[in-house]
Amino acid sequence: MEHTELVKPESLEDLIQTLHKIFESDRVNVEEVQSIMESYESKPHEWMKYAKFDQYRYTRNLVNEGNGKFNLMILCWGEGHGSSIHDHTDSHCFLKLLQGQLKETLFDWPDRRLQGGMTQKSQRVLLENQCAYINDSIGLHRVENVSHTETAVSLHLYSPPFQTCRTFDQRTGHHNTVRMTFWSQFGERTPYESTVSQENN
Ligand SMILES: N[C@@H](CS(=O)O)C(=O)O
Ligand SMILES: [Fe+2]
Repeated sequence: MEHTELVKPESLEDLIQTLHKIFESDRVNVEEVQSIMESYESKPHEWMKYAKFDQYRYTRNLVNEGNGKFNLMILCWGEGHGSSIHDHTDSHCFLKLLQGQLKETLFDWPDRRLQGGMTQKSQRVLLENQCAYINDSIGLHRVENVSHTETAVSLHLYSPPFQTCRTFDQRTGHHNTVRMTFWSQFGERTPYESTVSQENN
């Protein structure tokens, strides 16, 4: 497998360039992407223009479309904001903390035959600059900013890009397919009509 030389990105721009190079190859090396994302040291002035918050839910802000190979986005979590339990539509999901902390709770896929609630598998707190990874074979997760006083900002890479995911009811294990939308794209607020059905948060 081809390997891009691993050098610490000096800026978010630099990280984006390196990611473009890595994803030119048809096979994704998960460890390589994870470690390059982790080695970027978050500097707020580099990502500030993408960090747009909503009072009620976490927001998804598109940063880069990765030549069609990946979507890179910044998620902004107000105090107490969290996601539903959800899958990642057969994509790779990398999640790096740019600011604050997030709690990630992992779940197994519900067993259709058992018609019961979903029990959590594990839980961890992600700290600033850490990069986590999940895909559908690892399981499902819920992500929350449990702080009542601090916001959180995270950088997500999804490959291949996807527009819908499945959300799960913890009590019954039943799922719904929901569209995922962007609160802003390339630093500009998305026009109102295209954001009405944001339902994962
Ligand atoms: N996968 C979620 C965010 S997460 O942190 O679980 C999303 O893209 O909206
Ligand atoms: Fe997720």
